[in-house]
Amino acid sequence: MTAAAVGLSHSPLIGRNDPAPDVLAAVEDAVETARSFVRAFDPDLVVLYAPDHYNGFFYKEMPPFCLATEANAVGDFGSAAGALSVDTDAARSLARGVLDRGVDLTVSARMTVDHGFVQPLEVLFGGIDKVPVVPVFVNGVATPLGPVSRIRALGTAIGEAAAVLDRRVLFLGSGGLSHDPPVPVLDGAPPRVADALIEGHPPTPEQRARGEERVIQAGRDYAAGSTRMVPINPAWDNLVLDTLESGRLTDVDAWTVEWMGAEGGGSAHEVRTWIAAFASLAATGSYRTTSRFYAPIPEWIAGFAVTTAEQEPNR
Ligand SMILES: O=C(O)CCC(=O)/C=C/C=C(\O)C(=O)O
Ligand SMILES: [Fe+2]
Repeated sequence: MTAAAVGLSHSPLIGRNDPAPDVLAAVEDAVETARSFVRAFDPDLVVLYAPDHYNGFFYKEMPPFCLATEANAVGDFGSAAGALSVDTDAARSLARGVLDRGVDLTVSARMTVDHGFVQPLEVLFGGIDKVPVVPVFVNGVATPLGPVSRIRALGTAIGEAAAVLDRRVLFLGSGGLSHDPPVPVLDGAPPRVADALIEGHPPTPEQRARGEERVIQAGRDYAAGSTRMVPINPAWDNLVLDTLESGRLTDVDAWTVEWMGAEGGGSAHEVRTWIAAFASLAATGSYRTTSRFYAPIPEWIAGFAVTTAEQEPNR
């Protein structure tokens, strides 16, 4: 089995509230580097770790993580809607392998996913049906959140289970780094919002458009400096990237939910997807980072990063 990893931030504001052309060009360069890396690696299976933003998972049942044997995208923020090309046999095999290794995995036979899953597939592969994928939801938004050590355990178990497949597997993490976008919070929510977060009523097109406009306006306000959102934290973001690059993944076991939220904002927990992806790669042997890009981009409300990593040649 051959393995590689990519971490890629996502933002619903890409293309809607873009930064200055030089920043945009630097991001495009970094993304092109990641695309070339993926093309050269030529994966025949992508294990995609991504969060949800109350489009697929709700408080009626909110697992810490969940693997899909089938998945459909809702098409939020202009992202593609429809079926992802899930490799159901590989998904079932990984699910069995994870459960055999003592990690209590939830499995969905029809997962609903949003831009968190779709953006990286569109950016790196040009669509949601271009490559066999195993989608793995990692809760990075809905508190309470469990210990980060369990996300590392999940990533490790999936990596070990994938290692017995005769495949070229790309572990892909979607989200982060520090950012505090306006995602609804259950605690203190008015009854109508709380009910939507618990039950998951699909929004009408008008409701969805209003929610998306609220996020776009928040991006404009954030870039203009008029907001109470937690600032992007380049020092913390680089600590996260340094930790992943160094391979000292056990360090993350000491990262508390409170510390991550205080340093990186309410959606900083999306870095759990990166931790899972790198733990999976680490489970197949030692690795090295081949590219790393970082920029704080207030227009996208994102500490925005792209990283690629491959197995060491002499493992
Ligand atoms: O209706 C809403 O409020 C939707 C909010 C939402 O989906 C925001 C998403 C933000 C990100 O995905 C991000 O910055 O990571
Ligand atoms: Fe997100």
